[in-house]
Amino acid sequence: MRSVRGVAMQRVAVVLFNLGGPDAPESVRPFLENLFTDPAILRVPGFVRPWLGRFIARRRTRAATENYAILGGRSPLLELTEAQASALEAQLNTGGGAEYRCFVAMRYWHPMSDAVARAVRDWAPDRVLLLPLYPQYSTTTTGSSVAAWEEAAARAGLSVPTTTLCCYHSDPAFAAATAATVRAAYDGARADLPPEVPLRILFSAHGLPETIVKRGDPYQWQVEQTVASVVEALGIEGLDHSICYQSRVTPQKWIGPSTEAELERAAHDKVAVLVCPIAFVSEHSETLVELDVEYREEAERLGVPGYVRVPAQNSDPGFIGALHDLVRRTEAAGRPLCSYAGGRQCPKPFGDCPHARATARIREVA
Ligand SMILES: C=CC1=C(C)c2cc3[nH]c(cc4nc(cc5[nH]c(cc1n2)c(C)c5CCC(=O)O)C(CCC(=O)O)=C4C)c(C)c3C=C
Ligand SMILES: [Fe+2]
Ligand SMILES: [Fe+2]
Repeated sequence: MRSVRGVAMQRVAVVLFNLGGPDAPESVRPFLENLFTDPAILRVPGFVRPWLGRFIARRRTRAATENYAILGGRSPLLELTEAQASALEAQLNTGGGAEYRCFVAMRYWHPMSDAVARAVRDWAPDRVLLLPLYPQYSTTTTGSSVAAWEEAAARAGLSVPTTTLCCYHSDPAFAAATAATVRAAYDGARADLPPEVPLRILFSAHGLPETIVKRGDPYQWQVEQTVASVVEALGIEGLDHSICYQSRVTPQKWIGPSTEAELERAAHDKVAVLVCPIAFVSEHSETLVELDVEYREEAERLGVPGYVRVPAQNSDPGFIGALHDLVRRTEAAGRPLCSYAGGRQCPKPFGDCPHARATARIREVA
């Protein structure tokens, strides 16, 4: 605790989680190895995982390197996340009451949890708030990051009270900020299209293997809640919209419909599409390459009469404002805010909530 003009100021470390991405072409393979050897991603017995994970990573390296080459050989995710962290930190520190510092911890590429936990320990906060940049909880994203953080914090000897904000899929401020960016893109697309061409919004979320959802992962349900909240905030009468899932990376059955299938349906129905990434809050390869290059080309090939993409939130002031409110409300409540159980708050402390239990199951198979 610090004293400012004789007033005690608590120090709060806010740790923003994201997935991370390679910072150079030679980082692509080790980044993919980190990803595919994570027990939250590759759910096979521990003794085969290192071998199988490295095998899958090796097979994917070429295609992923080609994608990152389009972005200059690296992912922009770290810079964009650091910009989000700076904007949030500035806003949190205008409110008084406590001194906030935002840290960024990536799951599969640097800066990773061990280094960040040591930096947080050295700053000597009174408490820590874990803030995933995943609005919807999945065992593969938030669950995996929280598990990695807890282990890293223990190794770093960081033992201060820690609160985890497990999800904010239908938080009203988050939905309103998302709806505002969708509305601007929708109005722009509508103005550019001939009036007789209908427009459909495709809310495109990252996919998941179906088995993960069947084992209790709340992600798909939470994606549906986000879309319902955003559509309500948009308030466009008779809005044509659907949910679809992109970025399938393994041969298993993934949840659907796929974004490709929805493009085929749009071509068949002769409607233009406004594609809105709904589970990513930053631009990265899956928006800038998959949505902007691959699916756009596919839409043209199929004869979809128009293709426009809604930008990801990045440091949009409405989005940063929503994160700021979430942090402040979580601090005031002293427990995680989440609407997993249909309410506005997690019914139980994080250690007991359904998300934490799902995370514990990942550890069982690790
Ligand atoms: C089984 C594999 C994967 C699952 C499950 C998965 C879930 C998942 N991922 C995100 C968000 C991101 N994924 C990113 C990259 C990425 N993801 C996978 C695999 C799975 N993701 C791979 C192999 C990669 C690397 C890129 C590639 O090879 O295509 C990224 C960052 C990419 C960047 O450019 O920095 C994000 C962000 C979510 C939200 C999610 C499930 C809910
Ligand atoms: Fe992914
Ligand atoms: Fe929860």
